[in-house]
Amino acid sequence: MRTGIDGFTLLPDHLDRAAQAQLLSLVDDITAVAPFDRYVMPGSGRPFSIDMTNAGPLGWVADKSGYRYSPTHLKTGQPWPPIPDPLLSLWREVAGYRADPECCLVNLYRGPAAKLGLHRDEDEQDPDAPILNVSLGDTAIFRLGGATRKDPTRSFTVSSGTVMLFSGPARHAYHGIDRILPGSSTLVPGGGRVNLTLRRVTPPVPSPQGACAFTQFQQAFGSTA
Ligand SMILES: O=C(O)CCC(=O)C(=O)O
Ligand SMILES: [Fe+2]
Repeated sequence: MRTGIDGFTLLPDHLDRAAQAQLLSLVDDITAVAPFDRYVMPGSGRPFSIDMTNAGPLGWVADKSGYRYSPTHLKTGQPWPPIPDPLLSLWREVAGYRADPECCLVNLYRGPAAKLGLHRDEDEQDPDAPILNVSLGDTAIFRLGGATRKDPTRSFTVSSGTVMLFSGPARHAYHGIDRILPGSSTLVPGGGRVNLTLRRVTPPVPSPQGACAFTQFQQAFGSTA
């Protein structure tokens, strides 16, 4: 699909119904350990209109003091559960990046007021890693813009099983969810949309090849610097 921004890949129906149901049941496993939370926005303290939780070594959190990554759930204080294997496999298949994601943010959109305002994902220290986005359940109206808030945006629907990859310039583009279309899918019991967003947070350590080259350099030149 043409969106006016490079690095964006839209894969509608990438996951069949069985794969969608499997991911949803893995989300249940995640929320059994790390229950959904309703974060508030830094500064204003206004609550988001969606519920969030995480899997992985680092989870994205928000409270009055700011947006950040945390190794533990804000309410339980416990580490997040690991990112399920099928999601790591999907990342390895689609993302084409040299390191695995460290965060799987789980967003639950339920009801007519659920939305996510136009924003950029900018709390990650690794600006090069792509972002992988999975849609489950009700169809959403996704809005994608450009590098600045003033750039033109366009909206399109993302239905259950859609996978999106944001790399290159699209990785840093403004985006958001205008609304969901309640009742458009039967996947999520009680209705709603579950979004999984896979992100690398920290820059990966040098590849074994790079480390090896450095070791060879040290051996050749006797440097310990
Ligand atoms: O729900 C979506 O598809 C987008 C989620 C998102 O942009 C985010 O969590 O940063
Ligand atoms: Fe985002």
